[in-house]
Amino acid sequence: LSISSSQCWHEYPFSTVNLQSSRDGNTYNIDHIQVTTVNPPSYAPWSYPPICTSILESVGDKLCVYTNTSFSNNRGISLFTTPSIAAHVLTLPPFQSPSDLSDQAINANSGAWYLSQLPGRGLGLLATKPMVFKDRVTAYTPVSIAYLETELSTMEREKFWRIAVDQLPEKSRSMYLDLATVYGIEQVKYQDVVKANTFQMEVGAKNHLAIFPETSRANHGCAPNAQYYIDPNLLTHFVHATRPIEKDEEILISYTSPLESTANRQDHLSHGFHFKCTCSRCTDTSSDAALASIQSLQKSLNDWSDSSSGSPALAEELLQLYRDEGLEGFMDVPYGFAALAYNAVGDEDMAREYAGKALELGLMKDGSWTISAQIWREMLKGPSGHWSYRMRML
Ligand SMILES: C[S@@+](CC[C@H](N)C(=O)[O-])C[C@H]1O[C@@H](n2cnc3c(N)ncnc32)[C@H](O)[C@@H]1O
Repeated sequence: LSISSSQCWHEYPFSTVNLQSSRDGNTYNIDHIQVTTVNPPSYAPWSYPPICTSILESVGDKLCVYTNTSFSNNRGISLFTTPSIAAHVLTLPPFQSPSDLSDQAINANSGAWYLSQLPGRGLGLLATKPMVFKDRVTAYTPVSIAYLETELSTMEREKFWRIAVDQLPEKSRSMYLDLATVYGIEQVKYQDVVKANTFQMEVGAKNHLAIFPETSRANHGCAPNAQYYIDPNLLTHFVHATRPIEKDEEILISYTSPLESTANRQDHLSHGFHFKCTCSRCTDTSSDAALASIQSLQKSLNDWSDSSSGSPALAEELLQLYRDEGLEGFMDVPYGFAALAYNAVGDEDMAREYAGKALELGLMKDGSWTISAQIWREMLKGPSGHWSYRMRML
Protein backbone atom coordinates (compact mmCIF):
# COMPACT_ATOMS: atom_id res chain seq x y z
CA LEU A 1 0.00 0.00 0.00
CA SER A 2 1.45 3.35 -0.89
CA ILE A 3 0.33 6.46 0.85
CA SER A 4 0.79 9.80 -0.79
CA SER A 5 2.51 12.19 1.58
CA SER A 6 -0.21 14.81 1.25
CA GLN A 7 -2.93 12.43 2.36
CA CYS A 8 -4.14 12.80 5.93
CA TRP A 9 -3.85 9.11 6.45
CA HIS A 10 -3.80 9.29 10.23
CA GLU A 11 -7.46 10.08 10.11
CA TYR A 12 -8.26 6.64 8.76
CA PRO A 13 -6.23 4.39 11.03
CA PHE A 14 -7.65 1.15 9.76
CA SER A 15 -6.85 1.87 6.14
CA THR A 16 -3.10 1.53 6.45
CA VAL A 17 -0.69 -1.32 7.04
CA ASN A 18 1.30 0.95 9.36
CA LEU A 19 -1.01 -0.12 12.15
CA GLN A 20 0.97 -2.52 14.27
CA SER A 21 -0.12 -2.14 17.81
CA SER A 22 -2.82 -0.49 19.76
CA ARG A 23 -2.44 2.20 22.38
CA ASP A 24 -3.33 -0.25 25.13
CA GLY A 25 -0.01 -2.00 24.56
CA ASN A 26 -1.47 -5.19 23.08
CA THR A 27 -0.46 -6.18 19.59
CA TYR A 28 -3.19 -7.26 17.21
CA ASN A 29 -2.88 -9.14 14.01
CA ILE A 30 -4.10 -6.82 11.31
CA ASP A 31 -3.52 -9.03 8.28
CA HIS A 32 -7.21 -9.67 8.00
CA ILE A 33 -8.15 -5.99 7.91
CA GLN A 34 -9.46 -5.02 4.54
CA VAL A 35 -7.75 -1.91 3.24
CA THR A 36 -10.79 -0.51 1.61
CA THR A 37 -12.07 2.15 4.01
CA VAL A 38 -12.51 5.39 2.15
CA ASN A 39 -15.27 7.11 4.08
CA PRO A 40 -14.05 9.28 6.91
CA PRO A 41 -15.03 8.00 10.31
CA SER A 42 -17.89 9.78 12.03
CA TYR A 43 -15.47 11.53 14.38
CA ALA A 44 -13.37 13.07 11.57
CA PRO A 45 -11.38 15.28 11.45
CA TRP A 46 -10.29 13.92 14.81
CA SER A 47 -7.92 11.00 14.39
CA TYR A 48 -9.37 8.87 17.19
CA PRO A 49 -12.84 8.43 18.66
CA PRO A 50 -13.18 11.09 21.41
CA ILE A 51 -12.93 9.64 24.93
CA CYS A 52 -15.06 11.52 27.44
CA THR A 53 -15.70 12.07 31.13
CA SER A 54 -19.24 12.05 32.45
CA ILE A 55 -20.93 15.46 32.72
CA LEU A 56 -18.94 17.66 35.11
CA GLU A 57 -21.12 19.94 37.21
CA SER A 58 -18.66 22.84 37.27
CA VAL A 59 -18.23 22.69 33.50
CA GLY A 60 -21.87 21.99 32.64
CA ASP A 61 -20.75 19.46 30.05
CA LYS A 62 -18.48 16.48 29.57
CA LEU A 63 -14.81 16.90 28.65
CA CYS A 64 -13.38 14.76 25.87
CA VAL A 65 -9.97 14.09 24.37
CA TYR A 66 -9.78 15.21 20.74
CA THR A 67 -6.60 14.60 18.76
CA ASN A 68 -5.74 15.61 15.23
CA THR A 69 -2.44 14.01 14.31
CA SER A 70 -2.00 15.72 10.94
CA PHE A 71 -2.48 19.25 12.33
CA SER A 72 0.20 21.68 11.10
CA ASN A 73 2.25 19.30 8.95
CA ASN A 74 1.90 16.39 11.38
CA ARG A 75 2.92 18.34 14.51
CA GLY A 76 -0.46 17.28 15.85
CA ILE A 77 -2.66 18.75 18.54
CA SER A 78 -4.69 17.25 21.40
CA LEU A 79 -7.51 19.00 23.20
CA PHE A 80 -9.23 17.97 26.40
CA THR A 81 -12.31 20.13 26.32
CA THR A 82 -16.08 20.27 25.82
CA PRO A 83 -17.62 19.08 22.54
CA SER A 84 -18.78 22.62 21.73
CA ILE A 85 -15.33 24.16 22.32
CA ALA A 86 -13.78 21.41 20.18
CA ALA A 87 -16.29 22.27 17.43
CA HIS A 88 -15.36 25.94 17.79
CA VAL A 89 -11.64 25.14 17.45
CA LEU A 90 -12.38 23.42 14.13
CA THR A 91 -13.76 26.72 12.78
CA LEU A 92 -10.49 28.60 13.51
CA PRO A 93 -8.02 29.49 10.73
CA PRO A 94 -5.41 26.80 11.57
CA PHE A 95 -8.02 24.14 10.77
CA GLN A 96 -9.93 26.00 8.05
CA SER A 97 -6.91 27.30 6.18
CA PRO A 98 -3.75 25.52 7.40
CA SER A 99 -1.52 27.64 5.14
CA ASP A 100 -2.19 30.56 7.54
CA LEU A 101 0.31 28.86 9.87
CA SER A 102 2.98 28.02 7.29
CA ASP A 103 2.67 31.43 5.57
CA GLN A 104 3.60 33.09 8.86
CA ALA A 105 6.37 30.57 9.59
CA ILE A 106 4.47 29.33 12.65
CA ASN A 107 5.88 26.02 13.99
CA ALA A 108 9.06 26.64 11.99
CA ASN A 109 12.46 27.08 13.60
CA SER A 110 13.09 30.84 13.55
CA GLY A 111 16.85 30.28 13.70
CA ALA A 112 16.98 32.84 16.51
CA TRP A 113 17.70 30.48 19.41
CA TYR A 114 19.44 27.32 20.51
CA LEU A 115 19.11 25.22 23.64
CA SER A 116 21.81 25.10 26.25
CA GLN A 117 22.22 23.64 29.72
CA LEU A 118 22.64 26.49 32.20
CA PRO A 119 24.01 26.28 35.75
CA GLY A 120 21.21 26.03 38.35
CA ARG A 121 18.29 26.37 35.93
CA GLY A 122 18.26 23.40 33.57
CA LEU A 123 17.89 24.10 29.87
CA GLY A 124 17.40 27.59 28.51
CA LEU A 125 17.13 29.44 25.21
CA LEU A 126 20.20 31.32 23.99
CA ALA A 127 20.35 33.72 21.05
CA THR A 128 22.07 32.40 17.92
CA LYS A 129 22.55 35.96 16.64
CA PRO A 130 22.16 39.54 17.78
CA MET A 131 18.52 40.61 17.89
CA VAL A 132 16.75 43.95 18.07
CA PHE A 133 13.41 45.15 19.43
CA LYS A 134 10.48 43.30 17.85
CA ASP A 135 12.52 40.48 16.26
CA ARG A 136 10.64 37.21 16.46
CA VAL A 137 12.08 34.57 18.77
CA THR A 138 9.44 31.82 18.54
CA ALA A 139 5.93 31.20 17.14
CA TYR A 140 4.33 27.85 17.98
CA THR A 141 0.94 26.20 18.35
CA PRO A 142 0.37 24.07 21.45
CA VAL A 143 0.64 20.29 21.31
CA SER A 144 -1.92 20.02 24.09
CA ILE A 145 -4.70 22.20 25.44
CA ALA A 146 -6.68 21.15 28.53
CA TYR A 147 -9.78 22.78 30.01
CA LEU A 148 -8.93 24.33 33.38
CA GLU A 149 -11.14 22.49 35.90
CA THR A 150 -10.77 21.40 39.49
CA GLU A 151 -13.53 18.81 39.60
CA LEU A 152 -11.74 15.70 38.38
CA SER A 153 -9.59 13.82 40.85
CA THR A 154 -5.85 14.05 40.19
CA MET A 155 -5.71 10.44 39.00
CA GLU A 156 -8.73 10.80 36.73
CA ARG A 157 -7.31 13.96 35.16
CA GLU A 158 -3.98 12.21 34.72
CA LYS A 159 -5.71 9.39 32.82
CA PHE A 160 -7.32 11.75 30.29
CA TRP A 161 -4.24 13.95 29.85
CA ARG A 162 -2.16 10.82 29.31
CA ILE A 163 -4.48 9.66 26.51
CA ALA A 164 -4.36 13.15 24.98
CA VAL A 165 -0.56 13.24 24.90
CA ASP A 166 -0.06 9.57 23.98
CA GLN A 167 -2.27 10.04 20.92
CA LEU A 168 0.04 12.78 19.58
CA PRO A 169 2.56 12.02 16.83
CA GLU A 170 5.69 10.56 18.40
CA LYS A 171 7.87 13.68 17.96
CA SER A 172 5.40 15.94 19.77
CA ARG A 173 4.71 13.29 22.40
CA SER A 174 8.37 12.92 23.25
CA MET A 175 8.94 16.69 23.28
CA TYR A 176 6.14 16.91 25.87
CA LEU A 177 7.49 14.08 27.99
CA ASP A 178 11.04 15.50 27.91
CA LEU A 179 9.95 18.81 29.45
CA ALA A 180 10.93 19.86 32.95
CA THR A 181 8.75 18.82 35.91
CA VAL A 182 8.27 20.34 39.34
CA TYR A 183 7.72 17.26 41.54
CA GLY A 184 9.30 14.44 39.54
CA ILE A 185 6.46 12.04 40.47
CA GLU A 186 5.97 9.46 37.71
CA GLN A 187 2.29 8.67 38.51
CA VAL A 188 1.28 12.27 37.80
CA LYS A 189 3.95 13.00 35.20
CA TYR A 190 1.56 14.51 32.62
CA GLN A 191 0.21 17.02 35.15
CA ASP A 192 3.69 17.65 36.52
CA VAL A 193 4.81 18.75 33.05
CA VAL A 194 1.84 21.12 32.90
CA LYS A 195 2.67 22.50 36.34
CA ALA A 196 6.17 23.50 35.20
CA ASN A 197 5.43 24.56 31.65
CA THR A 198 1.88 25.72 31.09
CA PHE A 199 0.62 28.96 29.63
CA GLN A 200 -3.03 29.85 30.20
CA MET A 201 -4.96 30.35 27.01
CA GLU A 202 -8.57 31.30 26.38
CA VAL A 203 -10.30 28.96 23.99
CA GLY A 204 -14.02 29.37 23.39
CA ALA A 205 -14.07 31.98 26.19
CA LYS A 206 -12.87 29.41 28.76
CA ASN A 207 -9.46 29.13 30.38
CA HIS A 208 -7.32 26.27 29.18
CA LEU A 209 -3.79 25.10 29.98
CA ALA A 210 -1.61 24.91 26.90
CA ILE A 211 1.79 23.33 26.34
CA PHE A 212 4.18 24.80 23.74
CA PRO A 213 7.21 22.51 24.11
CA GLU A 214 9.79 24.62 22.27
CA THR A 215 8.85 27.91 23.96
CA SER A 216 8.64 26.21 27.34
CA ARG A 217 12.42 26.06 27.47
CA ALA A 218 12.57 29.83 28.03
CA ASN A 219 13.53 30.57 31.62
CA HIS A 220 12.18 33.35 33.81
CA GLY A 221 13.66 36.81 34.29
CA CYS A 222 12.25 39.77 36.27
CA ALA A 223 13.85 42.13 33.72
CA PRO A 224 13.15 39.96 30.68
CA ASN A 225 14.50 40.74 27.23
CA ALA A 226 11.53 39.12 25.49
CA GLN A 227 7.75 39.33 25.72
CA TYR A 228 5.03 36.91 24.66
CA TYR A 229 1.39 36.88 23.73
CA ILE A 230 -1.07 34.26 22.56
CA ASP A 231 -3.25 34.77 19.50
CA PRO A 232 -6.37 32.71 20.29
CA ASN A 233 -7.59 32.72 16.68
CA LEU A 234 -4.31 31.39 15.32
CA LEU A 235 -3.85 29.23 18.45
CA THR A 236 -0.30 30.57 18.43
CA HIS A 237 2.12 31.68 21.12
CA PHE A 238 4.54 34.39 19.88
CA VAL A 239 7.74 35.60 21.57
CA HIS A 240 9.52 38.79 20.46
CA ALA A 241 12.68 40.56 21.64
CA THR A 242 11.93 43.71 23.64
CA ARG A 243 15.45 45.18 23.57
CA PRO A 244 18.73 44.37 21.85
CA ILE A 245 19.92 40.84 22.67
CA GLU A 246 23.49 39.77 22.08
CA LYS A 247 24.58 36.55 20.43
CA ASP A 248 24.71 33.76 23.09
CA GLU A 249 22.77 35.88 25.62
CA GLU A 250 19.94 34.02 27.37
CA ILE A 251 16.44 34.85 26.12
CA LEU A 252 14.13 35.35 29.12
CA ILE A 253 10.41 35.92 29.57
CA SER A 254 8.63 36.79 32.80
CA TYR A 255 6.53 34.08 34.49
CA THR A 256 4.97 36.66 36.81
CA SER A 257 4.21 40.36 36.63
CA PRO A 258 7.57 42.13 36.99
CA LEU A 259 5.60 45.10 38.36
CA GLU A 260 4.77 43.11 41.51
CA SER A 261 6.97 43.57 44.59
CA THR A 262 10.01 41.31 44.95
CA ALA A 263 8.33 39.37 47.79
CA ASN A 264 5.21 38.71 45.68
CA ARG A 265 7.26 37.65 42.68
CA GLN A 266 9.40 35.29 44.78
CA ASP A 267 6.25 33.87 46.34
CA HIS A 268 4.68 33.19 42.95
CA LEU A 269 7.85 31.62 41.55
CA SER A 270 8.50 29.40 44.55
CA HIS A 271 4.91 28.17 44.84
CA GLY A 272 4.24 27.86 41.12
CA PHE A 273 7.62 26.72 39.82
CA HIS A 274 9.66 25.71 42.90
CA PHE A 275 12.67 27.92 42.32
CA LYS A 276 14.17 30.97 43.98
CA CYS A 277 14.79 33.85 41.63
CA THR A 278 18.35 35.16 41.86
CA CYS A 279 18.21 37.82 39.13
CA SER A 280 19.43 41.30 40.02
CA ARG A 281 15.90 42.69 40.49
CA CYS A 282 15.26 39.94 43.05
CA THR A 283 18.49 40.39 45.01
CA ASP A 284 18.82 44.17 44.89
CA THR A 285 16.32 46.01 47.13
CA SER A 286 16.44 49.06 44.86
CA SER A 287 13.92 47.39 42.55
CA ASP A 288 11.12 47.77 45.12
CA ALA A 289 12.02 51.44 45.55
CA ALA A 290 11.84 51.86 41.75
CA LEU A 291 8.41 50.20 41.74
CA ALA A 292 7.21 52.63 44.41
CA SER A 293 8.43 55.56 42.26
CA ILE A 294 6.69 54.07 39.21
CA GLN A 295 3.44 53.86 41.15
CA SER A 296 3.68 57.38 42.48
CA LEU A 297 4.47 58.84 39.01
CA GLN A 298 1.57 56.92 37.48
CA LYS A 299 -0.73 58.26 40.19
CA SER A 300 0.28 61.84 39.39
CA LEU A 301 -0.11 61.29 35.65
CA ASN A 302 -3.54 59.79 36.25
CA ASP A 303 -4.65 62.83 38.23
CA TRP A 304 -6.68 65.09 35.95
CA SER A 305 -7.68 67.62 38.62
CA ASP A 306 -6.59 71.27 38.42
CA SER A 307 -3.90 70.66 41.01
CA SER A 308 -2.35 67.72 39.11
CA SER A 309 1.42 67.69 38.67
CA GLY A 310 1.05 65.46 35.59
CA SER A 311 3.26 66.72 32.76
CA PRO A 312 5.35 65.49 29.80
CA ALA A 313 8.44 65.74 32.02
CA LEU A 314 6.90 63.37 34.59
CA ALA A 315 5.93 60.98 31.76
CA GLU A 316 9.53 60.99 30.46
CA GLU A 317 10.76 60.27 33.98
CA LEU A 318 8.36 57.30 34.16
CA LEU A 319 9.56 55.94 30.81
CA GLN A 320 13.17 56.17 31.98
CA LEU A 321 12.36 54.28 35.18
CA TYR A 322 10.83 51.41 33.18
CA ARG A 323 13.94 51.29 30.94
CA ASP A 324 16.29 51.38 33.93
CA GLU A 325 14.41 48.44 35.46
CA GLY A 326 14.63 46.46 32.19
CA LEU A 327 10.86 46.49 31.72
CA GLU A 328 10.84 47.41 28.01
CA GLY A 329 8.31 44.64 27.32
CA PHE A 330 5.81 46.23 29.71
CA MET A 331 5.99 49.83 28.49
CA ASP A 332 2.53 49.96 26.93
CA VAL A 333 1.29 51.64 30.13
CA PRO A 334 3.96 54.39 30.43
CA TYR A 335 3.82 55.05 26.68
CA GLY A 336 0.08 55.53 27.09
CA PHE A 337 0.62 57.97 29.97
CA ALA A 338 3.15 59.85 27.83
CA ALA A 339 0.70 60.08 24.91
CA LEU A 340 -1.93 61.56 27.22
CA ALA A 341 0.51 63.91 28.97
CA TYR A 342 1.74 65.37 25.66
CA ASN A 343 -1.78 65.60 24.30
CA ALA A 344 -2.83 67.43 27.47
CA VAL A 345 -0.39 70.25 26.61
CA GLY A 346 -1.46 70.28 22.96
CA ASP A 347 1.66 68.56 21.54
CA GLU A 348 -0.04 66.46 18.88
CA ASP A 349 3.15 65.13 17.27
CA MET A 350 4.50 63.69 20.51
CA ALA A 351 1.03 62.42 21.48
CA ARG A 352 0.88 60.52 18.17
CA GLU A 353 4.38 59.17 18.56
CA TYR A 354 3.70 57.76 22.02
CA ALA A 355 0.22 56.51 21.10
CA GLY A 356 1.93 54.53 18.30
CA LYS A 357 4.43 53.07 20.77
CA ALA A 358 1.68 52.23 23.29
CA LEU A 359 -0.19 50.38 20.56
CA GLU A 360 2.93 48.56 19.34
CA LEU A 361 3.83 47.38 22.85
CA GLY A 362 0.23 46.45 23.65
CA LEU A 363 0.15 44.23 20.56
CA MET A 364 3.45 42.58 21.55
CA LYS A 365 2.18 41.96 25.08
CA ASP A 366 -1.53 41.24 24.71
CA GLY A 367 -2.02 40.64 20.98
CA SER A 368 -4.78 42.31 19.03
CA TRP A 369 -7.10 41.80 22.01
CA THR A 370 -5.27 44.50 23.95
CA ILE A 371 -8.08 46.48 25.49
CA SER A 372 -6.53 49.89 24.94
CA ALA A 373 -5.76 49.38 21.21
CA GLN A 374 -8.89 51.27 20.21
CA ILE A 375 -7.92 54.36 22.25
CA TRP A 376 -4.44 54.55 20.71
CA ARG A 377 -5.72 53.95 17.18
CA GLU A 378 -8.12 56.86 17.61
CA MET A 379 -5.43 59.10 19.02
CA LEU A 380 -3.16 58.24 16.09
CA LYS A 381 -5.88 59.40 13.73
CA GLY A 382 -6.46 62.72 15.46
CA PRO A 383 -5.12 63.59 18.94
CA SER A 384 -7.21 66.75 19.04
CA GLY A 385 -10.40 64.66 19.05
CA HIS A 386 -9.40 62.93 22.30
CA TRP A 387 -10.76 64.23 25.63
CA SER A 388 -7.23 64.76 26.92
CA TYR A 389 -6.38 67.32 24.23
CA ARG A 390 -5.15 70.57 25.90
CA MET A 391 -6.73 69.38 29.15
CA ARG A 392 -3.81 70.69 31.20
CA MET A 393 -3.74 74.08 29.46
CA LEU A 394 -7.17 75.24 30.53
C1 LIG B 1 9.19 26.34 31.81
S1 LIG B 1 10.55 25.55 32.50
C2 LIG B 1 11.89 26.40 31.76
C3 LIG B 1 12.86 25.48 31.09
C4 LIG B 1 13.62 24.59 32.02
N1 LIG B 1 14.79 25.26 32.56
C5 LIG B 1 14.00 23.29 31.36
O1 LIG B 1 15.09 22.77 31.63
O2 LIG B 1 13.21 22.77 30.59
C6 LIG B 1 10.44 26.14 34.14
C7 LIG B 1 11.46 25.62 35.10
O3 LIG B 1 12.76 26.11 34.77
C8 LIG B 1 13.47 26.49 35.94
N2 LIG B 1 13.69 27.95 35.90
C9 LIG B 1 13.11 28.85 35.07
N3 LIG B 1 13.57 30.08 35.27
C10 LIG B 1 14.48 30.00 36.26
C11 LIG B 1 15.31 30.94 36.93
N4 LIG B 1 15.28 32.23 36.63
N5 LIG B 1 16.13 30.49 37.90
C12 LIG B 1 16.16 29.17 38.25
N6 LIG B 1 15.39 28.23 37.64
C13 LIG B 1 14.57 28.64 36.67
C14 LIG B 1 12.60 26.10 37.12
O4 LIG B 1 12.99 24.82 37.52
C15 LIG B 1 11.21 26.06 36.52
O5 LIG B 1 10.32 25.21 37.20
